[in-house]
Amino acid sequence: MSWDLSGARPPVVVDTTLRDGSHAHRHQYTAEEVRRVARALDEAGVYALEVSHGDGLGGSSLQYGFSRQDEMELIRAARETVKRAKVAALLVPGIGTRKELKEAVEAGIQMVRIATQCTEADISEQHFGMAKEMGLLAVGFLMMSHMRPPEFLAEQALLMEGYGADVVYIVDSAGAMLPEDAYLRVKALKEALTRAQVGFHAHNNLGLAVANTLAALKAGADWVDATLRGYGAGAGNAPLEVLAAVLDKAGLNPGLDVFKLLDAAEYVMGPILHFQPYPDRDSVAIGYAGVYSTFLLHAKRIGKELGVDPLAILLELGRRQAVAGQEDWILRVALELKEKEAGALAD
Ligand SMILES: C[C@H](O)CC(=O)C(=O)O
Ligand SMILES: [Mn+2]
Repeated sequence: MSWDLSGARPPVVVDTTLRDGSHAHRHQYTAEEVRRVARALDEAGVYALEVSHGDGLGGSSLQYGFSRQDEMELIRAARETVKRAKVAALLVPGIGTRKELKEAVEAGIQMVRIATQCTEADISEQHFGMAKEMGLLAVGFLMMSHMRPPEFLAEQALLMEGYGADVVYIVDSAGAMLPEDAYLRVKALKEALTRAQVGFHAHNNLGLAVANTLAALKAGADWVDATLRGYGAGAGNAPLEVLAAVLDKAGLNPGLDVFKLLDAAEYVMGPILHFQPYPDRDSVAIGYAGVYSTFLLHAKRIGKELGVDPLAILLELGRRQAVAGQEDWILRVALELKEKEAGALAD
């Protein structure tokens, strides 16, 4: 793969600071924070911003973490604030249901992103049907896409296209891809899909989120995701303000105001952040072992409570090929590692 971007086009940019960033924020966003971020993103020219619990509509729970404020109030706050940008929500079948989707439409969403494991697109048929019935722009998210080869993902994307998806994303949930991996996966979807466009969602666990996004664009990606300050699960996502500057330099700026985004990252997002995600020891382990980025804070917390190294927990989850929705494994693995260590000490 060469880095020649001459075939790439300016992408549609979706900001997910208020959804993927909700993982980093431990789902504690307030409507006031949503208004501040939404205003800044809208003024800087993003096409859409995604607002919901990090695990999507209906995610507020013991398993995934309780939201501080009802996500419908957050969606409403975003919709009331924006003048141009569309408001989106994420829905994971099995977590979110028709009820939450209907409420989210009433609260103001115009687009829904339906996320399944990259092996399970077939569970999304009804959800795409509902989304189209409700007049939404419908986007498919193939999570943990590093786990399967390009041709397999293309088959899954074709299913989503058949169900009505307007766009299908390759989602590097584990931030485990190298640029070549992102390139080949996006290219396979571009070649296979006849109607739907193709998107790419990066995580920065190996420090490659912007590079992988560029590789996706080179392969023809039409849509890309980013967040202010990269605020998101694991080491975060592609930082929007950095991506905007890079796209601008590459002649691929879809109309983002780079300096407004730099100000938004510094002065709006800076004071809101609980911490600045970066590829720290545990996040790199996530990318290296191919683990779902959202497990990071759960593993850190459980590791601290039980006195088990989070890195060991994450590596073991990678060995077991755990995927989204298996958050209960984190505790189980930590307890097993603790037991094993106690056994080894007793011997
Ligand atoms: C529900 C997930 O957090 C979706 C996502 O952003 C990813 O898999 O990455
Ligand atoms: Mn993500």
